[in-house]
Amino acid sequence: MNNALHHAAEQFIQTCYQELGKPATETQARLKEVKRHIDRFGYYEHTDEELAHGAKVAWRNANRCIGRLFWNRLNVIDARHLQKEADVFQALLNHIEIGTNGGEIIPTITIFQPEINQVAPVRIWNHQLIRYAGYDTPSGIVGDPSSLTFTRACQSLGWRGAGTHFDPLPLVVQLNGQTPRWLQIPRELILEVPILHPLHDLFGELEVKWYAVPIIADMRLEIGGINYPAAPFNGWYMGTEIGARNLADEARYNLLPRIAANLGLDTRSHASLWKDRALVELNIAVLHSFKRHGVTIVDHHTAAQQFKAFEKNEEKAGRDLTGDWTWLIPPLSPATTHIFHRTYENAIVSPNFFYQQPPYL
Ligand code: HEM
Ligand SMILES: N/C(=N/c1cccc(CO[C@@H]2CCNC2)c1)c1cccs1
Repeated sequence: MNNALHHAAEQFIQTCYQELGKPATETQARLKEVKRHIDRFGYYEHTDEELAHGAKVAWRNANRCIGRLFWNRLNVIDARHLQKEADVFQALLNHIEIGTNGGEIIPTITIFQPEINQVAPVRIWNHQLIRYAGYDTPSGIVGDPSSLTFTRACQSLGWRGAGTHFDPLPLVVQLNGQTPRWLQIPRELILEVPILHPLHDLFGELEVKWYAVPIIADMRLEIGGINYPAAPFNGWYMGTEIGARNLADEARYNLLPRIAANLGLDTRSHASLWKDRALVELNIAVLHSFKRHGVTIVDHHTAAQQFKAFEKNEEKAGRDLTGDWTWLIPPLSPATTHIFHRTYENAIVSPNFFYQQPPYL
């Protein structure tokens, strides 16, 4: 165990200090200190600088992320010293406020204390800090079907939702494997965007909206062999995530048939491409609505161009680019982007973000 940690730590410190332009004497001194600490305690602590750079590099190494051009501008909040539930909740509310920034979204990560000897001191049960509940009712599913299991977990902890299609779920935090606690996010902290098409009525009497800021809360951040099981991070949305998946998938909000009907499309034959027409109009509505409400969003063409710039920067920096083509191509018109027409090596490089077992399953 310690040998693997020694090696991972050494790799990280070498790369980190070289990228930060530190003199070899400082790197050697730090390596010695880290080795000694691991030998004595079985782990080591990152400096503020190592933590911040490590988090940025984890983003840079996220193979499935099309938004990596801005990796070096990540806002890193160090919350490793927080021990009490109330402080952890406060830090999460603080993250929502800082990341939202009134709509001018600031990519931010809040890093809570690391796992020590396989014990996770802080676990966040949410997939995203802000997400809508899903309910199984006699007349079908209400809300987001993706949230069914987590919503049930929240209800078993005593939470009750209003029962609408768009009920923000509570924050659920678990300290040192104890009973998890939940907290409803104050409504004024949740920025939402009503989705409307600039020209057509797509939804009839159904009022459709989506939350402004995606904040992934259930991935593990690994830096130099140290694991951070609670490190929520946000960026801004790419429009297709909302328009081509969250509101479009049959297993999500499944709005394409309703849109096609409202547009008077012929849904009797696939060949009318009614699904494709409904999809394009829905994605136009998403981009238009976010822009109209001054909330940062990127269309998939611009995002692909930004990713191309990222590819060039990595080439210039002499780093091998890694990526997961299957996720990098957008779900709408993928072949209209350069990404579709080239390949990427899907090698896993550390620091990085990883899936972890949901604590409530
Ligand atoms: C700044 C704007 C950003 C945009 C537009 C963006 C866009 C995306 C998109 C579209 C995906 C695929 C998601 C899906 O298909 O469900 C993705 C994946 C991912 N992004 Fe980014 N991203 C951004 C910022 C960030 C930041 C700040 C981080 C972390 C610090 C990050 C880490 C990741 C990771 C780890 C994945 C893979 C998630 C998984 O495997 O489930 N991204 N990103
Ligand atoms: N735009 C984004 N999109 C995502 C980034 C990472 C993950 C996800 C959601 O992934 C889910 C799990 C598998 N597909 C949906 C969405 C960001 C979220 C946080 C920072 S940027």
